[in-house]
Amino acid sequence: MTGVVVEDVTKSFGATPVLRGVTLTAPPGTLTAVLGRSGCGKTTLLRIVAGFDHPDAGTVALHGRTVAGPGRTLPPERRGIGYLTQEGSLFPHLTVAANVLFGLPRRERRQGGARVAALLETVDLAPELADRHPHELSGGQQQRVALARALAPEPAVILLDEPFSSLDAGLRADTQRAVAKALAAAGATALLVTHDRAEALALADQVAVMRDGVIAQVDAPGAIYRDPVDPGVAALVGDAVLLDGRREGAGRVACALGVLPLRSDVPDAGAVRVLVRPEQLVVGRDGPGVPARVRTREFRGPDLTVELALGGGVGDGVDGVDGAVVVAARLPGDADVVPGDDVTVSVRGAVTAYRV
Ligand SMILES: Nc1ncnc2c1ncn2[C@@H]1O[C@H](COP(=O)(O)OP(=O)(O)OP(=O)(O)O)[C@@H](O)[C@H]1O
Repeated sequence: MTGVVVEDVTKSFGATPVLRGVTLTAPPGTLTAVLGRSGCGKTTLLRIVAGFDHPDAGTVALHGRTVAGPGRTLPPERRGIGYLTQEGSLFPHLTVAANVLFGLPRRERRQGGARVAALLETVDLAPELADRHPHELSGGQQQRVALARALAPEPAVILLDEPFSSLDAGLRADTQRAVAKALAAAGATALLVTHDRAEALALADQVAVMRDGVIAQVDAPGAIYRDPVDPGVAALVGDAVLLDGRREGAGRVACALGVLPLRSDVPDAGAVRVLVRPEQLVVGRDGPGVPARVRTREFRGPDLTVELALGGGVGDGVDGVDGAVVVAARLPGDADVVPGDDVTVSVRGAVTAYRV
């Protein structure tokens, strides 16, 4: 098997287990985002793939070659990897060109001018930046230089540890696009560690959700958003409305939002947890669905988020919150609703239920 293959890797620091049996395959030439909350073990996994840390058990293979496993450890410099950190870690005293040149194998450095120019173009940096020093660049430009340097030796595998997290929102989107394009052009197998779900969903070919030192689910971005394996993964990959419910006949579930169709049926036994995405909620004045009262409104430009108190207490003169189930809905930015409005809420499309 080519690509990056991690099998049953465990790692503890002292008595604290950090990786509890991580298994993950990143197909060749694709970008896999490892998404998880802070402290779940993402960086540790990346460092083990790179060879900066060693697994207690399990194996790592890069393009068919075992680089870590029982009785076998290949040092980082012989693994054919590039590593890009949050800070990029450029040499401050070297120009952009010299920084990138440093990434080339020693024997190619003397004749490296054309290659440096090509690498800068790959990461979407203007040629005139070649003579600047890192402090004369924006954070996003610095990250692109660092990526150009990491790509210089043409690594088969590139490891990216939160490379965009220190960039402000405007720079981040541009830099993400440039990096994704450069990685695709390089054809490297990439592992991107991030806690930013929007970044993971936008950039990756597959998203691996990591939780408590294990991979909870690996899937294409659309699939993992639509069909998360459990409510925890659902909430990690997107905003989630999670409600208590029970099955109500074949393929249907009853909850505070009414009786709703299921994407796939659940066994007819006991309570379930119902997942609805905020964009599935349709808010009207006298439409179908259940009554609700608008509790809060948060304007975000193209859209806005409202908190709705469902059912109980609505219309009885109190503020509709006590004892009511509260859900968040996403509406178009020009939606004409304000706190205190009485509305109706229905659900567009089918929902997912999990047995509890
Ligand atoms: N060298 C080390 N010695 C002891 N504990 C460590 C070491 N490296 C990491 N840890 C611990 O292992 C856990 C996982 O750390 P890791 O950096 O892998 O998480 P992460 O998911 O990358 O988090 P973040 O997004 O905050 O970087 C943390 O509790 C951390 O404190």
